[in-house]
Amino acid sequence: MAKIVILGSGGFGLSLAIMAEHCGKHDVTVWSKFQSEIDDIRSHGEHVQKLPGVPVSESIAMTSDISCVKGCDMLVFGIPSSFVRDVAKLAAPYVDDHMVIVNTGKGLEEGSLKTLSEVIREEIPTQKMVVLSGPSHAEEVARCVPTTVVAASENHDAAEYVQREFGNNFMRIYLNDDVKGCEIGGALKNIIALCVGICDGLGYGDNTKAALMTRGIHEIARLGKACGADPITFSGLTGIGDLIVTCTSMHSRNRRAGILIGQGVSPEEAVERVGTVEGYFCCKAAYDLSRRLGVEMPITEQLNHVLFNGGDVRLALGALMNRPQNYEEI
Ligand SMILES: NC(=O)C1=CN([C@@H]2O[C@H](COP(=O)(O)OP(=O)(O)OC[C@H]3O[C@@H](n4cnc5c(N)ncnc54)[C@H](O)[C@@H]3O)[C@@H](O)[C@H]2O)C=CC1
Ligand SMILES: O=C(CO)COP(=O)(O)O
Repeated sequence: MAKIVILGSGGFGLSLAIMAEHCGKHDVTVWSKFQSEIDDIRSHGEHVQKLPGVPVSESIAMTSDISCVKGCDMLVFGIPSSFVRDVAKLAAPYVDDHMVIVNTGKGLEEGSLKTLSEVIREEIPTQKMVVLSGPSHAEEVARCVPTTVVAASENHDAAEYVQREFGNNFMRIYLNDDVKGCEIGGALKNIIALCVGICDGLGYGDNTKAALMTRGIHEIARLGKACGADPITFSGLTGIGDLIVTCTSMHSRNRRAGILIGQGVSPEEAVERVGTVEGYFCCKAAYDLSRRLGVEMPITEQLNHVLFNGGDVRLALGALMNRPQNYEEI
């Protein structure tokens, strides 16, 4: 039996807790910064806003006391990117060397432009960092819909530990040692999902979406390569796999926010209405990173213009369509 602490009682943190509980072999505790969120979950028996209709068993312990981290075997971050550093700081005093630390958040830190596992490692120096990522909507993980993800780590034993302890009939976990590639793929696919949503909102068709997805993964891979990732990683579950699930599903908050923007709602209001829209924050960070590294990312550049400079969505698409015609770079 592993003692697992999950930081974050939002959709993904809870879905992992429910799934770990189904394995029947773990002692699972979920931490939230907000006691009111825990009280709501307990009084309704479910998280009404994030995972309606999915029961949260009383056997999953819930607390707002961060000292719950002490003595666990596996510490899982299920925290939106903007708050990861603060939560890592809170948890750090209770972490010891034997713990495996897992990041499931998808984003880049604004300003530093670091991946989230890099942010966590700055606050919690560890040799046992694992990134768990891939096509895995919380709404389906929590309902035991068969799902495949990747445990990525430079530490093979730590990745294998996560594979063994979290893997079950519904969750198949592959290993990968390209941590950078897996994290960049997971973070940047949200940018493309926002763009696909915008096309849906504008009433454009499947051709446009296929174009965005295909050219989108290429520009993500280009940035990843410049950061030292293996370009082949972007053909895998954390790259094209997660891009597909996010761009094609109405579970995706990035896609749903994009639809609102395409229908004429301002980006700020769309994010306000939908909730956690990681692509909104990641777009700015990815654009800054592309400029710092001199990597061409036309889709990200146009979305950045729409989100932060009041750019018009139709003109942004026009700018993409009217770029100089060229060979297909793959
Ligand atoms: N929902 C999904 O299907 C998946 C989400 N992820 C990633 O997991 C991360 C978390 O996403 P979700 O659980 O979906 O978010 P969510 O929107 O469902 O929940 C957000 C949670 O963050 C916590 N929170 C809010 N403000 C905070 C603060 N200042 N300090 C600490 N905690 C705070 C709250 O407990 C809140 O419930 C994101 O990076 C997301 O991209 C990854 C895979 C799938
Ligand atoms: O990352 C996800 C699925 O793998 C969830 O996507 P959204 O954050 O767009 O809901």
